[in-house]
Amino acid sequence: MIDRTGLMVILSSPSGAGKSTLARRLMEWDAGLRFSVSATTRAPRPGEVDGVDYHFTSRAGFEQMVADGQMLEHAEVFGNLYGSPRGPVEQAMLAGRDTLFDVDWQGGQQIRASALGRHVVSIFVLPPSLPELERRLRGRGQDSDAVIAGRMEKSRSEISHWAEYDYVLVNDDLDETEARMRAILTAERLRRDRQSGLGGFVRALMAEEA
Ligand SMILES: Nc1nc2c(ncn2[C@@H]2O[C@H](COP(=O)(O)OP(=O)(O)O)[C@@H](O)[C@H]2O)c(=O)[nH]1
Ligand SMILES: Nc1ncnc2c1ncn2[C@@H]1O[C@H](COP(=O)(O)OP(=O)(O)O)[C@@H](O)[C@H]1O
Repeated sequence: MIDRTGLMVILSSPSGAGKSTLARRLMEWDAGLRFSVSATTRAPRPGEVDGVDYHFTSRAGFEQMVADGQMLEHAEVFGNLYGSPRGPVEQAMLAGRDTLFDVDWQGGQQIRASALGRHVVSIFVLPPSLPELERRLRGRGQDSDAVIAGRMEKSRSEISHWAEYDYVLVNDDLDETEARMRAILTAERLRRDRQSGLGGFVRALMAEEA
């Protein structure tokens, strides 16, 4: 009845603040939400599955995809290339399916710029403190000391972009942050329907016999 277009949900944070965990939980809550599986030149971490967590790609393969116009956005982060493949996003948008992007601030800016009137909502996740951010990176147990030091060093520059986002959440208690994200998604879907999908429904309603 409602002719909706897909919502684009941008999720960013400094590395280790909890984006991937929150994204996973949101997708378990709502199977209708589609995760944009990025391509990356970074090596897989133990347990990461190609095609599910990322499309793991060579640098040459990645650059070819960019040259062919297959990337909606792309950026270099921590010395590796990351990008969001365009095709699946466009299909999801046409089908009225919402897409969640786990991207850095550069990706966030490019997605907003390419949105062409589509409904975009952006969420930035902050850690409760920098020592806690480091504890989480270490607790994840998947990166070397050097990689963790590099991510901590970059955290301030990622955080400096917080004001570009519609919502900013301090991820102290995970359940509470997830609940807030669900609330944001629910409210933004209603705003999207208000803007793009309700016209036909209201016309039909007005044309009904009382
Ligand atoms: N611009 C952009 N950034 C991405 C993309 N995929 C992941 N990232 C970002 O790259 C950074 C590093 O991601 P990752 O290597 O998975 O490390 P993690 O954030 O510590 O789990 C994070 O800030 C991600 O949000 C993408 O497709 N485009
Ligand atoms: N609110 C939280 N409280 C405590 N630990 C958390 C919280 N959110 C995430 N974590 C943990 O912190 C680590 C980093 O989270 P992750 O989702 O991998 O971050 P990101 O994707 O932003 O790099 C993981 O071990 C995760 O279980």
